Amino acid sequence: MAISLCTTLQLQFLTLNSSKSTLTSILTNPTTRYQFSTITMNLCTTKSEPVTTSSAASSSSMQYVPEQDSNEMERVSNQTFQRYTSNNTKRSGKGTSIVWFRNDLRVLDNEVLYKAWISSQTLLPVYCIDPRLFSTTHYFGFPKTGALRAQFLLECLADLKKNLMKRGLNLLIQHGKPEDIIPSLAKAYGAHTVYAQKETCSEEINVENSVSRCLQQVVLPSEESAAASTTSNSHPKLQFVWGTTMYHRDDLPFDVTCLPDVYTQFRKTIEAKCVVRSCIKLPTSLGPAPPIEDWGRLPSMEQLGLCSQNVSKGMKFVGGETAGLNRIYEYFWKKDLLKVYKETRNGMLGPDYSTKFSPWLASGSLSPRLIHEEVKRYENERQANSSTYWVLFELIWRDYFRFLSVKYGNSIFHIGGPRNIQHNWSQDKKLFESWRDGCTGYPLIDANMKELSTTGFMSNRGRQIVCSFLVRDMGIDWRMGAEWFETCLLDYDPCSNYGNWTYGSGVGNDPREDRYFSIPKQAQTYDPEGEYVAYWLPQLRAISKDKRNFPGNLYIRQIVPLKFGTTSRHNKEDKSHGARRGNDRRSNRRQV
Ligand SMILES: Cc1cc2nc3c(=O)[nH]c(=O)nc-3n(C[C@H](O)[C@H](O)[C@H](O)COP(=O)(O)OP(=O)(O)OC[C@H]3O[C@@H](n4cnc5c(N)ncnc54)[C@H](O)[C@@H]3O)c2cc1C
Ligand SMILES: Nc1ncnc2c1ncn2[C@@H]1O[C@H](COP(=O)(O)OP(=O)(O)OP(=O)(O)O)[C@@H](O)[C@H]1O
Repeated sequence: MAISLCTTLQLQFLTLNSSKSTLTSILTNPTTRYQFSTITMNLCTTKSEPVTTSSAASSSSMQYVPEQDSNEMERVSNQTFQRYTSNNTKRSGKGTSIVWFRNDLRVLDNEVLYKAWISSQTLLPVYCIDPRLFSTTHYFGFPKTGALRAQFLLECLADLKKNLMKRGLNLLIQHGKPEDIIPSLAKAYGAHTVYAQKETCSEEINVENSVSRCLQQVVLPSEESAAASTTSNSHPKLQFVWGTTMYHRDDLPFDVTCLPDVYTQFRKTIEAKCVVRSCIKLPTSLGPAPPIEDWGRLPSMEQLGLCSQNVSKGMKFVGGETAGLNRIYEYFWKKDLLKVYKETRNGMLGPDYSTKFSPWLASGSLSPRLIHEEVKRYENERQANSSTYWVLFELIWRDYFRFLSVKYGNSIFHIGGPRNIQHNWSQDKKLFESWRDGCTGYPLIDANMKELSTTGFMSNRGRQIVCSFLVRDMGIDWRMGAEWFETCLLDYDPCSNYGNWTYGSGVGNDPREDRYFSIPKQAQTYDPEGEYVAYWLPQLRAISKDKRNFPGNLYIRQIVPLKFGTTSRHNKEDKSHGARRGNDRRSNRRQV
């Protein structure tokens, strides 16, 4: 028996007291003045009795990722810390430096932390809870950070604090804008340098510029200036460190502004000409920290203006470096799944068809170089095959989108994308909301969208399918989809998110990529027994397996017809356009 459960999500949305055409013009022209109002929307999810099938993925109602208990998590993380720690490093600096933590919420292989430690005698680690992270998205006014990602972030911060304390430091948690907080801390503690990870998108760069400007107002006493070994200026320095990618930006064989526009060209060039750097190894003890009485507290969800959201179904990702390291251990070593990654990676149900590293990578709780080193260790100790390579292949996609954001700047967020493609997009609110809420009448779309709002995660396969459906079958402005993903995804990263959306919408930098995902074909290939859709839409479980993705009148009405083909699984066109597993992203066929 299925019980309907309505979770309410408070969304900032545009005032809808205007006619549809006014709304459309407001939305297309961000410079038009508009008012925000808070409306409450119901996202209807369905809570089922525990599902009883033989499939491990669907046999319990909620699965932790990683699944280890806290004792085992501690053991595994201590072991990994030992492996990536070195006590040979000598500290040579003077005075105090600050680590301004951003999307690098980890201790291991953190070059920012390393540089700050080595250049000082005392180190102050700080994280600023920036209210702008909890405002609204740029064009459509959705919450900038949804409740699930906010919860994940708080878990990351609690874990970072714990891991820093184990090493003789702590994490100062401050509420406010970095440009207000960092300079006043630099002044109060006489810090000669502030170290931070370099970001590449304009929102983050604007913050960097503001912090830099405000640090210029701080005058250091002469002692600290000497520690900074500066002769001319007596202001604290702001030192950025590159740290988000597997391949270091400085090692690219071309200037990033000349990045190849075709992924394969990029990948082949860097594979031939670059080497992934080894992880930075820090010593076990990083103290002392300055004497601070009140290290601050993590805010509650309510203080962030959000309602807590429990994950009752699907995957519950545990935030923090400890959990991220445990996921590597679980996926590579304990379950030995790395050797089959390439065959399973297009799955949709359960934790084990893919690595699930992305939420930790996006928050910086895991370093891609550490994953690289663990892949190499696995290849040495167990086996090397196309699957072990394929995880690195995917991480190169991640690097690629990061470097593209440097090359193309704000155009990755603009409607025409990097190529400035003109297209007549619709912003039909009813269609968009049916997609967002998982009520389109297409089980594969609805199941994926429900997974996203319930857990903050969706498989790569699902993301490509729902993106194609929104932009190609519904004709909706791709930025609405991208901003909704920005709200919901635990692994939200501006470069990967907007990069993939521009790709999927045909406005990306690679003109060869313009693909239509046929829903019947995708359902037949990736959910042939309807297990995935029946998990998220339990009312379909009563239907025979072959009809779950094609339920006809037994399910809600389809909100739009498909652009190509019918919903019949026996459709000829679908049969002739089979998707290749594994490397189909490289193909430029129009239908998959
Ligand atoms: C429309 C759309 C939006 C997306 N938005 C994001 C996003 O905001 N953040 C994000 O991290 N990924 C995004 N992706 C990429 C991809 O879907 C996720 O990285 C992947 O599903 C995460 O699951 P995993 O860690 O199990 O991946 P795996 O299959 O195990 O891959 C390993 C790692 O490779 C990287 N990777 C894999 N595929 C891609 C890709 N297409 N682009 C960039 N990196 C990739 C990720 O870091 C991932 O953790 C998006 C894809 C699409 C189609
Ligand atoms: N980290 C980020 N996450 C989401 N969106 C971002 C991020 N950084 C930048 N953006 C987007 O970048 C865009 C900047 O838009 P804005 O109108 O301020 O500048 P612009 O006029 O596009 O700048 P320019 O004309 O110089 O390219 C917005 O769409 C904003 O949402």
